[in-house]
Amino acid sequence: MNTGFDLKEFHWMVEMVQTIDVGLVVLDREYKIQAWNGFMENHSGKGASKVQNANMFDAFEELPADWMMHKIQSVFMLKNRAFTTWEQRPHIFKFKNYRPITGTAEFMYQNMTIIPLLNLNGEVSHVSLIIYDVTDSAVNKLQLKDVNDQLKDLSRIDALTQLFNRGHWESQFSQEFIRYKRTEQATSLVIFDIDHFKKVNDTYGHQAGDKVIQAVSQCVRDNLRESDVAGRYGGEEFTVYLVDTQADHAKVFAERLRQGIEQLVVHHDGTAINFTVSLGVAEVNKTMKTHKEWLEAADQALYKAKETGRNQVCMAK
Ligand SMILES: Nc1nc2c(ncn2[C@@H]2O[C@H](COP(=O)(O)OP(=O)(O)OP(=O)(O)O)[C@@H](O)[C@H]2O)c(=O)[nH]1
Repeated sequence: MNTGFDLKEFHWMVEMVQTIDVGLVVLDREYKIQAWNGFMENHSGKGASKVQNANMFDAFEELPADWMMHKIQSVFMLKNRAFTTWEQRPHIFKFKNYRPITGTAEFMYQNMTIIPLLNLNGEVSHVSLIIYDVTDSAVNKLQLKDVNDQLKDLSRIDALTQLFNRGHWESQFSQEFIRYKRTEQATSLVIFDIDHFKKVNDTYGHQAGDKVIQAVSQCVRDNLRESDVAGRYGGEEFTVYLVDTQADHAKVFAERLRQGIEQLVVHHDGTAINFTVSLGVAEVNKTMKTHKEWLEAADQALYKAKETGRNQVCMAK
């Protein structure tokens, strides 16, 4: 007889299940709790005797009941395990997070495995839920994503003006051109440049020049619609494309910008500085083969605006 040995082994098993650092729950077909280990007791604040035989969804109303029932039912039916990750549902049981390192997370992030438990007839009479605390790795992953998003923004945005930098703006612009080729929806490009900007730098200094560039950028932002995309194309050269906008409407936008900038005053070292811009406008058309040709058309219009007096808007031919 080795019953004593078996009993001892059984005792150890129960002890391990009770103290292991994952949550263990056994449910019957009616979602009634049949087993509830120490992890679940400690984190939920509800002892096994309190929840024994209670319907789990009644005892824990925060659970995503429909979603979980669907998962559990498929385990009963298919006799296969199911696995869910915190990326699908961050928190299954809403347990408070007490980990010192990831103290920023309010609730414990959890993965869950659902295991079919067979009775002696080979039928699934119960399922076991195993709840893993994955708060540390989830928080690390979320923080990494946050930093990556910030880096992505930094690589797209010009530091002085907070407009898109040339590289990012041009890649967006080339996509817009491709979209035009498919949809043939009118889109216009405005390209503009601060007049005699060298003189601003030479007279008032580089810092004053920077302030002028920032004031111009703010004026651009103030005049943009949601769908317009603006960039700093060069030192004191800016580009904006206006989606779903014909040339005559783009001209109105450009004229409004011209007047707005003409009225700006930048104060530097007790001096009031005024400035103007020249603008070129080109609507995309079917003869253009690449986005560069579109840029070229707007640039030629800008050149004309500069050549024929500055502080004006010229339209591409
Ligand atoms: N302060 C400042 N100046 C810049 C920056 N980027 C370019 N510049 C200056 O912008 C000036 C551009 O001068 P030009 O291209 O000769 O043109 P302009 O004086 O504006 O004359 P027009 O365009 O013909 O009206 C140069 O003096 C550059 O040094 C910048 O980020 N900050």
